[in-house]
Amino acid sequence: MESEAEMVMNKRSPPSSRFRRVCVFCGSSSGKKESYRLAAIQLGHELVSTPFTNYIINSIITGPVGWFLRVALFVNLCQVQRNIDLVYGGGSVGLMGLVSQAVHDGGRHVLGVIPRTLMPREITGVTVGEVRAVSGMHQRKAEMARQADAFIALPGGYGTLEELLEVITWAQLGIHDKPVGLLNVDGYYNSLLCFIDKAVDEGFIAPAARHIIISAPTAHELLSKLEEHVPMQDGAAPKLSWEMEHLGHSTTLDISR
Ligand SMILES: C/C(=C\CNc1ncnc2c1ncn2[C@@H]1O[C@H](COP(=O)(O)O)[C@@H](O)[C@H]1O)CO
Repeated sequence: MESEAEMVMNKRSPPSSRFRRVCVFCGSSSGKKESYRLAAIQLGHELVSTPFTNYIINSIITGPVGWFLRVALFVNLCQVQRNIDLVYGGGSVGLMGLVSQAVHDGGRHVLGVIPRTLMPREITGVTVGEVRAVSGMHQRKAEMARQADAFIALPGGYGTLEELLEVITWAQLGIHDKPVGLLNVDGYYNSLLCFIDKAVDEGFIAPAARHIIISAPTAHELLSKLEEHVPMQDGAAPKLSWEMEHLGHSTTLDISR
């Protein structure tokens, strides 16, 4: 993690958000809809720039700007930047490439955490920013989680679902209390959310644990919700250190910061 002094040397301002670094899980493919690609880019912009800059971008994309653009530009001058850094799975494939490029272009630090076996460029593409090589998939997830103050999942496939469900499970167990956001672009995750509601109804997920997932349809709304989120204080989940015996060697998973 960069110190305040290193940030100044690298000409990066300290964050004005409560989050210094956010972990993004997303597809190694781009999906079929343009809206998924746009959402990845908008999330990148939202992490680095002011909410009002993104209102402007949204206005240009979705319709007339007029007086609103001028007011927004004025208010923009009075706003502070979010200045959030990114940690993600590394590489330039699919939505992973779009979100990392947007954050990198916006001048924030990008940390890609890649298992050595995935490092050949033909597998992951070229990673922008800093690359951290780790020995396997479990170490990658633990390192991404340790480096982040919050998690966001964009649309994706098995890998994204696995990463998302793991940090939700870790939150349920009290391994961390970092907010978990779901960017539900075009209702992509509606059926997953319905399934989770069913699991609550059927008694497999506690109603309180349902609230671990914070979802919103746009990056702007999601970041605002995550910023306001207050972690559960019910004392039900103790702080745990996790022994992962199945890694081949015993590794303590401590993702608290
Ligand atoms: C096998 C494919 C691409 C491999 N390239 C990847 N490079 C880096 N990280 C990856 C890759 N594939 C999966 N990941 C991790 O899982 C998440 C995305 O998986 P999904 O199944 O595409 O949702 C991502 O967050 C990475 O951490 C061709 O698919």
